[in-house]
Amino acid sequence: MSEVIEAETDDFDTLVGDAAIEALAQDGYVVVDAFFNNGLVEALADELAAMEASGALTHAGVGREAGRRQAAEIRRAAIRWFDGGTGAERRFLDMAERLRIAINRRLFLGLFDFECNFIAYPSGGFYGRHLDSLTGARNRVVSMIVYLDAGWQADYGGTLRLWKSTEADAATVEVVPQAGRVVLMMSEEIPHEVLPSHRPRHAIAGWWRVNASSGQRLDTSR
Ligand SMILES: O=C(O)CCC(=O)C(=O)O
Ligand SMILES: [Fe+2]
Repeated sequence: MSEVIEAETDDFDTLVGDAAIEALAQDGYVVVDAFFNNGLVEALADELAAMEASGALTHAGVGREAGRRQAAEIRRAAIRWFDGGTGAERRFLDMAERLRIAINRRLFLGLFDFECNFIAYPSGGFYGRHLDSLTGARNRVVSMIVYLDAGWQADYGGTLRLWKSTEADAATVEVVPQAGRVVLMMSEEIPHEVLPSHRPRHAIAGWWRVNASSGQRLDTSR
């Protein structure tokens, strides 16, 4: 993987933030290291570890509402939605809000809100190829994944593989899920999968959405 952008600050008004958003617009995805400072990444990792220990995670389903199922053949992971109940979560949500404004300012996407969850994959966990934007609603527009495992090695598995487009012959990119690494991608354009992980693997995945509510249909979160 060659095109990792290095950042040293969590200030999105820097050139790094601009370069990342530019690359997102150009390529449909971008990988950025150290977008968030280490202290925040560690605090979020500790919170997720505590949730796992106390049984606060639930089995992840796939899809939403009527179509929702716990498809063990597609995804093996447990999640918890953010509720903004801790300082670290609020700080992360605050950063996501600043990023939303920065993306809208440059790309005019009309991103409206943000939802995100902690994800814990067990050893043997995976997530098959998918697009994040859910069928039937143009709601998720930009996806963000943040990795939480310090010292992750490529041979632990759990690689994120993404396809550069939805074309059948699209090239792939493989991302090692190292702590602090951030992937931004266009939710409707970049199929991706998590290859089987040989160790417990931890991440946050979030989505900026447009408000797809219209007429009688209320667009509720998840
Ligand atoms: O854990 C990852 O690397 C990807 C997670 C993902 O694709 C998702 O939650 O939609
Ligand atoms: Fe995804």
